[in-house]
Amino acid sequence: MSIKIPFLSKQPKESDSLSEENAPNHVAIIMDGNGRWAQKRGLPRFAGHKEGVSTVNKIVKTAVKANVKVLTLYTFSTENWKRPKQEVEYILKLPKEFLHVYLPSLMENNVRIQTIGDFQALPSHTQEAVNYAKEKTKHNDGLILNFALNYGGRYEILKAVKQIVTEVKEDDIDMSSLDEETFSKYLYTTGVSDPDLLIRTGGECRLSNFMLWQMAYTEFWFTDKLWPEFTEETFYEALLAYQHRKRRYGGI
Ligand SMILES: CCc1cc(N2CCCCCC2)n2ncc(-c3ccc(F)cc3)c2n1
Repeated sequence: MSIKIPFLSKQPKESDSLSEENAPNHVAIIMDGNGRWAQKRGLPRFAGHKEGVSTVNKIVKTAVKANVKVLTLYTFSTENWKRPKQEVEYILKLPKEFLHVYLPSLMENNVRIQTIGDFQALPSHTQEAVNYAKEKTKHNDGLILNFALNYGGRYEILKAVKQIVTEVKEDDIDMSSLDEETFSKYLYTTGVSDPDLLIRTGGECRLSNFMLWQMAYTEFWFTDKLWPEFTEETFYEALLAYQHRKRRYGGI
């Protein structure tokens, strides 16, 4: 079944319509450009992050409509702690702000909230707000909205290796049983399929230590648009581009 894209003025060709079965199951987004959006307007950087929050809500709703099953958003990396203290404190209050405004809409849309990253290292006010939302949405079986919070790809892999070495030493697992599928169980993303499509806004074309193991076969789609400028139309553009890619998983 094809999904009507509200922005295509002319009647879409077959190849221009987003088919439900070809929609990416899991979309990951690096939401970059918030500070630059604010600076372009002579505003303080935190105004860009605030504007970025409303874009999150807009794109979550679009992902639900586009039949995406998992949406992972890179909201705070382990490297973000290096930013000015005031900016970090502001950003770490955004989950509470977002949930205060948008949790009712997430419930209406049957969205389940999950997180990946070193969650315990976040301030207690951030943890409390997110834990409340996880609890509130845990029975929802629609879109899985996965926030990468205090997340680092290399840290995640190293943490998994250390856990495996400990279990091998304690004879809890046998090295011969260790394959890619077993290794994946030691990552934050255990039980969640790898991203089919990565979208990065803000013009940079790099992974920035995001889901390094999981994105071995992910299609990448980059845009110069800054995250606050990212619209439902741009999201559909990325989904259509994905649909036109031929995925080989290393084959021919
Ligand atoms: C803690 C870092 C952070 C930054 C952030 N930004 C700043 C970075 C990118 C632009 C979007 C706005 N958002 N936006 C929503 C959340 C959020 C996180 C968890 C949750 F359960 C609900 C909402 C968020 N979290």
